[in-house]
Amino acid sequence: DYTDNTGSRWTKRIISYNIGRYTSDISPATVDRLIDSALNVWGRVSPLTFVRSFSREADIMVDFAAREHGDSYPFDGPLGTLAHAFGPGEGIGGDAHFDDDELWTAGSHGFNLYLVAAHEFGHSLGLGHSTNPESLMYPTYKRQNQHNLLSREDVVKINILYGRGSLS
Ligand SMILES: CC(C)C[C@H](CC(=O)NO)C(=O)N[C@H]1Cc2cn(c3ccccc23)CCCCCCNC1=O
Ligand SMILES: [Zn+2]
Repeated sequence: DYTDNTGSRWTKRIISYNIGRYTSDISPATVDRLIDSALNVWGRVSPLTFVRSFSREADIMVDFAAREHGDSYPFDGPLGTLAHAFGPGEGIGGDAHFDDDELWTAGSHGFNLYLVAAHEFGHSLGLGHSTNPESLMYPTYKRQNQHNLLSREDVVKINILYGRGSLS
């Protein structure tokens, strides 16, 4: 789920991100790598570039948290909702939260952080959910190959918001 700041988009091409609280399931270095890779799923098909910032004022704040965690959308414990993100905007806009009551993984045991983060960052950039099960923005988790996550629909939608990238 996500708050649908309908029609919102970033009005800049360089988007900053920061990682606040980590999960204990995966090493911080691996979390950093997976988050960077998940952002670049979108960076490759748009003019956007993502830069790591160590400020709390970064556009996209990434946090792992459980249950009540300071926004109006408390997580629900193991399973259920895995993560949520907010559409572009100041403050909590763009932020992505991952439920730390889930088992997060870089592989296939548990929920794959790269796949979930790529979905959440779609919201952080202004995309809503898709009814097409092939789309990365489909609202239920599906283990899929880590190459070529984006459906044609996902690429069209991000290009409507930001124009095309070197690979789209
Ligand atoms: C797309 C994903 C990365 C993020 C979405 C949330 C989202 O859209 N974030 O932006 C998510 O977590 N979807 C649930 C949807 C869901 C599936 N079930 C549920 C049972 C209860 C509550 C929710 C669910 C059935 C049981 C499986 C539960 C574990 C997997 N959960 C899901 O797939
Ligand atoms: Zn979603």
